[in-house]
Amino acid sequence: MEVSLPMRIMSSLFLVGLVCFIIHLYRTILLRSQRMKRKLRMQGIKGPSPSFLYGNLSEMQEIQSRAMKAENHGDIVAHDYTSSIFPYFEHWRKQYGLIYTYSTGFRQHLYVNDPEMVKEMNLSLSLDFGKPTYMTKRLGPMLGNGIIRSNGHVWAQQRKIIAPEFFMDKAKGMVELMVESAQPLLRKWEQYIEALGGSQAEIRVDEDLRGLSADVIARACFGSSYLKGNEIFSKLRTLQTLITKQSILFGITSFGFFANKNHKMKKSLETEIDSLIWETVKEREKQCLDKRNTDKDLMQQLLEEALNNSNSSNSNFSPKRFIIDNCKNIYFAGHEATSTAATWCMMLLALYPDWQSRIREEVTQFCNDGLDANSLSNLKTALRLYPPGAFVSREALEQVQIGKITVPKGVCIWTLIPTLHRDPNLWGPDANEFRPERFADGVSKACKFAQAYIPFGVGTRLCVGRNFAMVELKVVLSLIVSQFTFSLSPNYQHSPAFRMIVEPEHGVQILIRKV
Ligand code: HEM
Repeated sequence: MEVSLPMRIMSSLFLVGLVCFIIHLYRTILLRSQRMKRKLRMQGIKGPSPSFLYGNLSEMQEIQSRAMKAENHGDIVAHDYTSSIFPYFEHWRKQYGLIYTYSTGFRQHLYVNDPEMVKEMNLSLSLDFGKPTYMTKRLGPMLGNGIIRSNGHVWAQQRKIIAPEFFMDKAKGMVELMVESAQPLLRKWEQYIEALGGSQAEIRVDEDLRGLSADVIARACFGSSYLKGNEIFSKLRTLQTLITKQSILFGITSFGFFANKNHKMKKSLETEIDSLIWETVKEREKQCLDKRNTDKDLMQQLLEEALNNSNSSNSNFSPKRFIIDNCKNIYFAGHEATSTAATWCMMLLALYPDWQSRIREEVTQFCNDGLDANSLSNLKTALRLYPPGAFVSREALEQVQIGKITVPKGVCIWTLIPTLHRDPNLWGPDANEFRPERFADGVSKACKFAQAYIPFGVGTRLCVGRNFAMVELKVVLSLIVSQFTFSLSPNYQHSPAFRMIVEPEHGVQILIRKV
């Protein structure tokens, strides 16, 4: 059959277009990734050999599935969980040392667990050293372009508004509110025990602690109670589960029917959460108009800042998005990590009951200033062995200098917090053990390198809520320990799992009694 001239021209144009597209892809993606790799290798940084299209992805998956098969189910509580959750990082660390490079597809990564380099990262003030965009892109439905995800000047502006709300004096001013929020949980546990004849009850603590942290953050920052914020929190949690079903770290995009369904569910949850937050904001706005209300909380600060900026010349600024996104960020960051830290701490205290007695004695002795009870140094230990945030992640948004390494633009940097926290070269041969007394004279005496203790991250992106979280943890744990004694339930299954933070997959069950 004769092909017409216009058809022939069309197909030739199509072919030329396709070839140009492939050349463009080759030049921008493949060559760029090879350039990054070369620049790192020229500085003596080694790493596993990547395959052409997938980099080291298939090796990562292979190491992961080998580790899952080899998991030791007999060992009830093995504190070192990095080798089961992130086995590929451990595997390569043994082979290539504390700094190495690897790739996922055309993306180049730099693993950095050298304390000297972590110190350098801590010192870097550059706005070009931001959060990895490919990873935060997936968190978009959950966090919008708020403080956790954003980079550059947008991030700096948000940080300036939010950080002062969590300074130590503000956090200490929240103690009364935290004590009030804890009362329903304490009563609930007491009622459980009474209902079972008054001696002992089995309780799953993680859900209750999550509810408590949510109440604290909702009341402290947004002037609303947990009941009101309950829907927002539970929808955020569902969204978090959906997002972490896909591997954030591997950076693979899934396709097909399930991916599409997943995408639709995420979109509809995002819309629901946004409108729920906007309703809360509108209510708050009415209260703001009341001039007698002088005690401003975070939401009021955000509202004022949004109003100020809406009059500015920046046409890209949307006051509504600014408020909603940052509320979502604080709702999420403010309660998930704190309640998970409290849960791990309860697990460790249940395992080491003598530390419960020590805290109880000190809280009674210094009841006027229970917040400073020394025995609560086990909190530091819990955050050392079970830091809810598993890693510090950064991307070189432009070429940056970190210590002696020049990091090319586009490279993502990963520092594994739990690995640094359990390095025997820094903490001694008992690095994996629960020994809170090592913190008796501070972090600098507990570890050869104080910068190696980083449960709240490093540098300019250090957690804004760290003071708030520490005060809350001390208040809540002091209250629980002064009223109850507890041990681990035989139903407890040790199961650290990564879902944006490292949490117990099957919860923490304890056997609890009144003191
Ligand atoms: C024990 C509890 C907590 C832990 C372990 C924790 C840990 C972390 C970590 C590891 C980071 C990343 C830092 C980095 O990339 O260098 C972070 C960031 C952040 N955290 Fe927390 N956090 C906790 C509680 C809180 C609370 C209570 C709030 C708010 C009320 C909060 C708000 C934030 C925010 C907004 C960021 C992003 C900061 C930025 O990028 O500028 N966190 N947190």
